[in-house]
Amino acid sequence: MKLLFTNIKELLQVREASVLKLSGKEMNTLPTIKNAWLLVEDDKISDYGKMDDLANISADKTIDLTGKMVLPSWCDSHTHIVYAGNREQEFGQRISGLSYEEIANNGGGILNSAKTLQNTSEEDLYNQSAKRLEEVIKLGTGAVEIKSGYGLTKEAELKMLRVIKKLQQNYNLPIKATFLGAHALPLEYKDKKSEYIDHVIQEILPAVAKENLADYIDIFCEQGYFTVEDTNKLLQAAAKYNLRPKIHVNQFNAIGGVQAGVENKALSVDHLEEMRQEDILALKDSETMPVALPGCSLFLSIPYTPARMIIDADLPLALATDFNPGSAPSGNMNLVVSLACIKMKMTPEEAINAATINGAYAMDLSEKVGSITKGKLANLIITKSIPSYTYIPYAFGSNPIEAVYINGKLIE
Ligand SMILES: N=CN[C@@H](CCC(=O)O)C(=O)O
Ligand SMILES: [Zn+2]
Repeated sequence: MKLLFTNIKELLQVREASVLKLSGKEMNTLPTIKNAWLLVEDDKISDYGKMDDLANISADKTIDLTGKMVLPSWCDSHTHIVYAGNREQEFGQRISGLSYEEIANNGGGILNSAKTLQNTSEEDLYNQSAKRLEEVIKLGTGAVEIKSGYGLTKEAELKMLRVIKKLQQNYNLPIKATFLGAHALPLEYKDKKSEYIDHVIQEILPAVAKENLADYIDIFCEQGYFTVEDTNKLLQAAAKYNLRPKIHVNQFNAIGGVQAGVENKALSVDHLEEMRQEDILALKDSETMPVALPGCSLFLSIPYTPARMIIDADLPLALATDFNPGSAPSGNMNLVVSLACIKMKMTPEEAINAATINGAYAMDLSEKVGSITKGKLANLIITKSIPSYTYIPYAFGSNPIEAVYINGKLIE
């Protein structure tokens, strides 16, 4: 099947030679072709160019995109899409003045979601999660990472990871799975944290590996959750199963999680709302992608990740949604790109690069998605008629998307 898009107002993120990631000043360049065509063959991008140079191509279908733009789908490298129920009650409590920490200490937070999930059947959990996945695909997400971490028992963690596996089987976008058994300390382990870490390492991790349910390992390295020592212990154990770290660090406090991530060869360190100079130094010359989650900052009214400090230090930066019931109940990458510009002072070029190719890197998918490159998956966003690509972050809250293609197929 050959699908030809013609008269594209601007084809964005065109990279003849694919890059793995972009850092520092490189992030401020977004290569584009104005008045372009794009050829998709089956599930892949096969060619593109300027309309003036369009030779006679015999396509099965030609679609005129006058006034509209095309870009690679968003790559959302940090989500918790698989969860049960919601936490609107806590939302109300926060509006009336309680903090995230106070709510968690009163039995809310992650433990609240874990209780709900433990009492939800695998089928029901799948149906709730599939609905959210379909929603974000329509919002332009074409590759996504999903974490466990609302199970916190062997049975419930495996249930979550099996649901992710079923999503991988039933939806044909790239989905990466992350095991986050060390997300919070279950009540049964109160005052017995090291026993819980040992349980995760000795009981749950081998079962996850045996069923081949995860690509990555995660831990919430934060005051009141898990220490740097716990983090090192878990990441070293997971390395024996070839699970590379993608970890939650520096959300509320900088306690050395970035350094632990880099030392354990993390693919990404995520959140980073609190950054010190030594965290920046630790990331220099590493293979670890810093990931910002501005939807969480918006929702919890906490600081935004200091993007300028990170990019101006010549580091890369990726953007993701953190879609979860407690701190970021939205999987809308368009909003994330807007927030990055409005609140983190990223340029539209930096934000689009961070939400495409750098997001792909944070899932080990740079060779498959994240740019308009021959041979990559035809996971594409077709915009509505818009005046410029800056309009995407500028018109925050508006949906800039007219159509979405996954593997060269229109999502209806
Ligand atoms: N910070 C840790 N985990 C999630 C929030 C979990 C929750 O509140 O349910 C996050 O990334 O923000
Ligand atoms: Zn998260």
